[in-house]
Amino acid sequence: MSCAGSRVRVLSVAGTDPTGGAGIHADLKSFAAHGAYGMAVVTALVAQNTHGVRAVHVPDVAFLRAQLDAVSDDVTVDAVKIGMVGTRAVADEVAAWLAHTRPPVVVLDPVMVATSGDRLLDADAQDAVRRLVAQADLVTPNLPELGVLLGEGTAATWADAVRQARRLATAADVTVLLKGGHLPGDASPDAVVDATTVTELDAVRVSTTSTHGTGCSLSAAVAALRPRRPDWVTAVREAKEWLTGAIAAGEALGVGSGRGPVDHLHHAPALGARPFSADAWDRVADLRAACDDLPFVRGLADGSLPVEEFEQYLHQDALYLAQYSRVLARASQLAPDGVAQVFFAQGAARCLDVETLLHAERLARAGTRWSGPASAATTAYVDHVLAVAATGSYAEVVAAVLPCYWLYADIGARILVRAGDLAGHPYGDWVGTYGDPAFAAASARACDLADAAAREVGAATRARMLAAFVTSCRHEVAFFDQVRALAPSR
Ligand SMILES: Nc1ncnc2c1ncn2[C@@H]1O[C@H](COP(=O)(O)OP(=O)(O)O)[C@@H](O)[C@H]1O
Ligand SMILES: Cc1ncc(COP(=O)(O)OP(=O)(O)O)c(N)n1
Repeated sequence: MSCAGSRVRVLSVAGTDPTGGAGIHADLKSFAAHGAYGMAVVTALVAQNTHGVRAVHVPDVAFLRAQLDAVSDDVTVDAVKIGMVGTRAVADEVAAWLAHTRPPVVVLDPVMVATSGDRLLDADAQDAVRRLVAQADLVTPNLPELGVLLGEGTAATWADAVRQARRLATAADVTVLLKGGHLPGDASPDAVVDATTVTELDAVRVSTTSTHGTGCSLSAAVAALRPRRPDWVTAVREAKEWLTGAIAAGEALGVGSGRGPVDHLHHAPALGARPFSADAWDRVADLRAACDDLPFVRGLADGSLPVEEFEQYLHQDALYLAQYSRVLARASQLAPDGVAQVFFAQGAARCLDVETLLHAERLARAGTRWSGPASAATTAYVDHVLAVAATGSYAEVVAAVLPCYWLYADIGARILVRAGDLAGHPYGDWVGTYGDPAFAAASARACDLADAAAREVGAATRARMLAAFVTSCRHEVAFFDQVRALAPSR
């Protein structure tokens, strides 16, 4: 099989799902996820969502044929995937078009009943679908559909289902992709079955409600891959591995309150996804607002903060930075490239010299009063970042250290504006350091590195990055707010 264009051109002939989880919508996403050029001819308009089917409208078959011919009169179709046909008339019209224009790869998903239990095929159309099976190269029934195609009951065991698949493959001279999604148990096995061979593909059953449109998505992925793969087993294996990841990532999409769709683009999180930093910043909007209202922050800005409170804060901050520096060093150690490695190594050194100098100078002026241990708030923050450094991936460590750049740069810039002229300001040195454009640039660079790290990881790690970031932000606010409690001598 060959492909003359830069991408295989794959056609979906199927029904619609306005919520995008099944039918042509799922098919087009599956095609794109496998680098194919997708096309679609609509067989039926289906008013459905993640809870079920509300109504089905099947347009006149003459119009169906007009759509099919409009495609095949103009475009070379490298593969076609046929899904919901709905009625006998539609099935027969698709069969007539196939007899006239036979693409080199024909995959038939014999859609009959949605997992919600709603019928998607008229009862009198089953014979017409059986005739379509004979025209397909690959047919992809689930367990109940396989039984109907053979005129038998649904197989009770996987072994029975494999035997049924073999009977269908032999009788219709077709390869069968038998899908085990409806089986009970911890596995969701599939098998590629022809008249002589059975190749079983094991897959762990993902515990999720996001299985709407799995059959559509799988058959479309196989159709997109087959023109570029040597045999069905190779194409199915690859598609199945992709689908299992898509099912696992589905719930994170947050689409619908019933059985949600899979994430077809889970393997390409950068595609159209918001940068991590944008999500993270939105997530802590309340904490950022809370920071501005803290008496410590307001006192810093207008200079009214008692000096003892500021010195107590500096003392705790120096204790914190000594440990935070180690976490930056860990980010440097885990960094994927030299640029990130240098950035975090320099950040670690900067904590120990420039900022510690700023603190030491101040505290030296205040004598030895501030030599106590780390407070509860400081210890909690340090414990959090050290724990992420000890157990987390590079991406998680970068997310955990980011607030110490970003929140400081953000607050620093606003305090600078509120403070106005720093000459004579009691905390001008501190405000100047964190409101400095150079610090803002370092903070922006740390954001870029977090975004780059997030692009390389899956949904689960991205969720852990977000959790690490939010927790660090909470500790930042608690850190600022501890000062009043720490200065009882006032
Ligand atoms: N919870 C699950 N975890 C992993 N794979 C699943 C799960 N549910 C279904 N699958 C897989 O999704 C595909 C479609 O399965 P199935 O539900 O049997 O078909 P249909 O969607 O046509 O009813 C198969 O590859 C099946 O193994
Ligand atoms: C328009 C349309 N076609 C097919 C289905 C059935 O999809 P499937 O992949 O079998 O998964 P479920 O939706 O049944 O979980 C559909 N719902 N709509």
